[in-house]
Amino acid sequence: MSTVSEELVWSALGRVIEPDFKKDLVTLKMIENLKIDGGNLSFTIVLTTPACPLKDEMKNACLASLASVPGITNTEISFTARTTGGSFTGKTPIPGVKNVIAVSSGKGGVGKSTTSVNLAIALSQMGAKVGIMDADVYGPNIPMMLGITDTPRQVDKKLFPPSGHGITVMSMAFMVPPGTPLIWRGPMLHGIIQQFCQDIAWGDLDYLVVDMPPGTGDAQLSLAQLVPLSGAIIVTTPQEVALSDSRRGLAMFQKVNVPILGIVENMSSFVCPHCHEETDIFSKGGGEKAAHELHVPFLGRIPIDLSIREGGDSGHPIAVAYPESPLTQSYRDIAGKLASAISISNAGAIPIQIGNFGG
Ligand SMILES: Nc1ncnc2c1ncn2[C@@H]1O[C@H](COP(=O)(O)OP(=O)(O)OP(=O)(O)O)[C@@H](O)[C@H]1O
Repeated sequence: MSTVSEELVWSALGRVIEPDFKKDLVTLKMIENLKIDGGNLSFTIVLTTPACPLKDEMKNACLASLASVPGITNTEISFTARTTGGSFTGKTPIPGVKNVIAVSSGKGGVGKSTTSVNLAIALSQMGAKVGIMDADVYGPNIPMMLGITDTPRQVDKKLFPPSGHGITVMSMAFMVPPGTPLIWRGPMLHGIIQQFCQDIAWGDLDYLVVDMPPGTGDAQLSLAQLVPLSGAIIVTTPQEVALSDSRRGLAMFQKVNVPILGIVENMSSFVCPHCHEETDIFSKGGGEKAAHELHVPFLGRIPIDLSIREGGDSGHPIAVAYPESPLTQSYRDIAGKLASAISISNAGAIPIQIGNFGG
């Protein structure tokens, strides 16, 4: 016979507030499989993303609230996730793909591909199923960064993309022989991106990261219109020009009604491996300043580090090569914030703010 009151357990859990959605776990229907056996209590918390960074916080809040219920001697809390999907208003969704995230930058060489790859790996390390669509027509280097030497296999009319380090990848690089200059005319690019969206057997993915071509011109705009995006992040370096680049990036996504999930500042500072002195080569704080001025979330900063560059060149990104390093932890922190921003955006609970500014 139960000695613990189920009613009191539910009411204790009903006082635990989910930090992102600002509602309690019971109202949000996040508690399942609640079992009471004598003094033993067990239940599952259903998350909106396997990459939720708030697991420990929620678990501790539940335990603290349940402390008021008499008779509980042991509490077992497990987690599961049912990733919510984007709404893709007015666009055909990509079969099997729940969320499509554009990674974009106002200009080239700021580390957009490096960020895409390491965030994809971080999301996958946190339990999500992830793919990358390498839509960077000017420099499609995601297969190289992930050490992928295979090419897609065709079965009937579908192309099955290869994967590297657990990430499924379809790339512009597979469409032309290596070394061929990529000259894409509008209709050709349009056709290939449509194929990337509809004829590729992506499988079931929680997140498909799209590495966009750098810049905010017509090609980028039509890509942003063509791919059914649930949100976009902007990668920038921290110097003053970053602000105007980010502003253009935001204006572009605003035009096509894609929510901005946040800004990542890459190449923030350099810590000398010999004397450990920190130098702000490209200044510091530009990304955060841009996020603040444009009223979008600041997702985090990644310093300049030799192991990040080496990881990209060798096909073993830092998140794979050094999973326990503080740099990988920084990518995981950003990935967690990104996953939360997507869940919030999907729920429409707190609309992601897009500032009102010119292009
Ligand atoms: N935080 C970092 N620390 C050290 N090197 C970095 C960092 N981020 C990127 N790099 C290096 O900078 C170079 C450019 O990075 P990457 O190719 O990711 O930029 P991109 O913005 O995608 O460029 P493109 O405009 O060609 O698409 C690469 O050699 C990469 O290894």
